[in-house]
Amino acid sequence: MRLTIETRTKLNAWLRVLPKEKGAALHGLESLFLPIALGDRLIVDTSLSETPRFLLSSNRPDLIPSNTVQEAWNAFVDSCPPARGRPSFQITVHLDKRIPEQTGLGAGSGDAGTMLLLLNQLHGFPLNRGQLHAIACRIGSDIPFFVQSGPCIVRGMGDRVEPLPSFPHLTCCVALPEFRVDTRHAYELLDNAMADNGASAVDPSVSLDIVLEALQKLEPLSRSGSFRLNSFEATLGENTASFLSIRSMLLASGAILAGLSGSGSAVFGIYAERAAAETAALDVQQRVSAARTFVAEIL
Ligand SMILES: C[C@](O)(CO)[C@H](O)COP(=O)(O)OP(=O)(O)OC[C@H]1O[C@@H](n2ccc(N)nc2=O)[C@H](O)[C@@H]1O
Ligand SMILES: Nc1ncnc2c1ncn2[C@@H]1O[C@H](COP(=O)(O)OP(=O)(O)OP(=O)(O)O)[C@@H](O)[C@H]1O
Repeated sequence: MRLTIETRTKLNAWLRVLPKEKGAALHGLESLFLPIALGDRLIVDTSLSETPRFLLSSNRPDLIPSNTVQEAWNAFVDSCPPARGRPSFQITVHLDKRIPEQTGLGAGSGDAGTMLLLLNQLHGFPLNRGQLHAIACRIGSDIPFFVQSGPCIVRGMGDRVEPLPSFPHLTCCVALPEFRVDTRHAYELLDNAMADNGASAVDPSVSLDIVLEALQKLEPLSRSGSFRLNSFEATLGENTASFLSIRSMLLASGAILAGLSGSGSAVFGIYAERAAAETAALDVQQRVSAARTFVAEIL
């Protein structure tokens, strides 16, 4: 049996990074995560087999070592070893990468979340929601969100995921500037900024409640762009000008919100109408030839 599945990515429509607690490996965060219909593709062939087998290939063989899709399989068989009465499969997965990494869209995390959900479905749902959540937390901090559906507020180290009621229908324009961002380095820059200027120096300048209300009422937050939705926007350094210029184009096209996703480099605009998102994508593409743009529905 062959299945072709589109994975999802996410936007951090609002993101506050907290100072790292003493001895902690990761930073705590508070964020509004929105799933978007933009991602990679998993082409999955399954056949019944005496013993479980998993084989991964990709159009990006450089990403095969430590791949999140392989980690999803490893974690699944670890938590759910073969059992009498449950079918076992040989599963061959081709990961067709379409979304570049180091863009803050969490494509690698989305691939893993989709793989986990599919493995559970193929095996007759042996894991309940709580068990899937626990496995997702072990693989990576954005992955618990990807085993949920719809918008969520995510707290802690990605492990506290609170689903929200859906917003009215929304479409986004995602622009990928020429630069890419190494997530570890971006967190280090935030540490330095917090140490120099205080923990709140990099906080978003608007509250999460205001962002939620703007999306609910479809009312643009501001046309001027004098706001910060994401802590990482404060430490973009030499890439700040490129970010601000793309964001101002997205706002000028009528975005309800526009900002940086994750640690960057993706810049998003969120629109009530798909036509406005498409106009924004064209505008960015014409004016910033090095940028790539995508238009996608928010799920
Ligand atoms: C920026 C976000 O996309 C917001 O959703 C995520 O926090 C990124 O999380 P992620 O994809 O799990 O990040 P990874 O690429 O696995 O992490 C790279 C490095 O970033 C740092 N890191 C990551 C997540 C976190 N909550 N605190 C951190 O300090 C750690 O040094 C980690 O080794
Ligand atoms: N399936 C995968 N797809 C992409 N990258 C993967 C995958 N598995 C592991 N990786 C590793 O994870 C890193 C982060 O990839 P991802 O696509 O999630 O980027 P990102 O959106 O910038 O993530 P983040 O949200 O961490 O900033 C890559 O640099 C790569 O080394």
